[in-house]
Amino acid sequence: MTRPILAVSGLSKRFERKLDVVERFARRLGASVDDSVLHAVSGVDLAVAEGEVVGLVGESGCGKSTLGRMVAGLLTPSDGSIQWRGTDLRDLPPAGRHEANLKIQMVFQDPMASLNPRLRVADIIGEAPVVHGLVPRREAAEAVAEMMRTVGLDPGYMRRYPHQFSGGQRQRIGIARALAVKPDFLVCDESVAALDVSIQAQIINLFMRLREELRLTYLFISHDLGVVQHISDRTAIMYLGRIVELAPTPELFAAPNHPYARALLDEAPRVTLEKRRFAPIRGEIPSPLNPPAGCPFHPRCPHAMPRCSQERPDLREVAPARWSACHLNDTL
Ligand SMILES: Nc1ncnc2c1ncn2[C@@H]1O[C@H](COP(=O)(O)OP(=O)(O)OP(=O)(O)O)[C@@H](O)[C@H]1O
Repeated sequence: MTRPILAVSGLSKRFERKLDVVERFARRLGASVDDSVLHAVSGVDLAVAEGEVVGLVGESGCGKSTLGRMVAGLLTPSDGSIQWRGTDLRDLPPAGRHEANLKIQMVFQDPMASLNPRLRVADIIGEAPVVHGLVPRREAAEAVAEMMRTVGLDPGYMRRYPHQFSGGQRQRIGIARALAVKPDFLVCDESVAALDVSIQAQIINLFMRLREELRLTYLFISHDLGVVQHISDRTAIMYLGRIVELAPTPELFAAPNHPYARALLDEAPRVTLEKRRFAPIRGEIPSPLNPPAGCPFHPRCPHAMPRCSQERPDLREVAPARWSACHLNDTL
């Protein structure tokens, strides 16, 4: 890969969990209460090339959104670094960090929840570029009109409010808002999940057109394996806060290496092709408050060996461009 546009290294996020009254009392009496630190993301390494689409999949709660929010500058990492175009964000002065953060924008799942219902579309799209000095206020209306055209909305509707649009149009407004500050990188967090299948296809096509026209790079978070398979150059599979497999999408879907990836993809054909969401895999996902020692997947893994419960496998290159975190690769 040429120098990546974005590279995260050892990225981790821990949330302090406040114990409730009963738990505090129980702990005072000597009862064991789950640790109060939640390990949402642990030691993630990921480099994304300019113009690439990396899909990020995994069961609910595995840390996808938390990783995406750290990348987009909405959450501060507990550990690890984020490099933007080769520079560690921590080494930049505040103005430089701010500029880099503007280059990475997020598109959320639920446009109704993420758009302020009291603002007109012109203000929703036009506010940030004016506030950040990218567009003079007197040119804001023309900039908004151009953004609306870019995402397939009629600029004649810029005085309307979000509730006056359909779900798909609202998502286009959300995309226009993200694009208004001229980003290079979009983190899409379940950005088509709330839409009907036919509208999903339109929005996915829009993302792909924008990728070409604006030379955008994407981290595309989704539950939907079909969507990820369709649009991603590479796919990363996350489990309990860690990336367990990362590979070119066609190769990963044809022959997953990690037992968790295999379990996810084996289940996929059983659900409807329209919504290829995950069916449950044998066993419970362990709590991120108390992640298992060794490989995080070993309690559910059909191939677990004694070593798997003791030693955490690193994510390593098991074939050209194919990365997997599984001790089984040492036994082949
Ligand atoms: N602000 C927060 N405070 C405490 N815990 C949090 C916070 N945000 C997320 N978590 C916890 O971190 C873990 C990872 O959550 P995250 O939302 O990143 O997962 P996800 O894979 O995106 O799940 P989903 O697909 O359901 O959105 C979960 O256990 C979640 O409850």
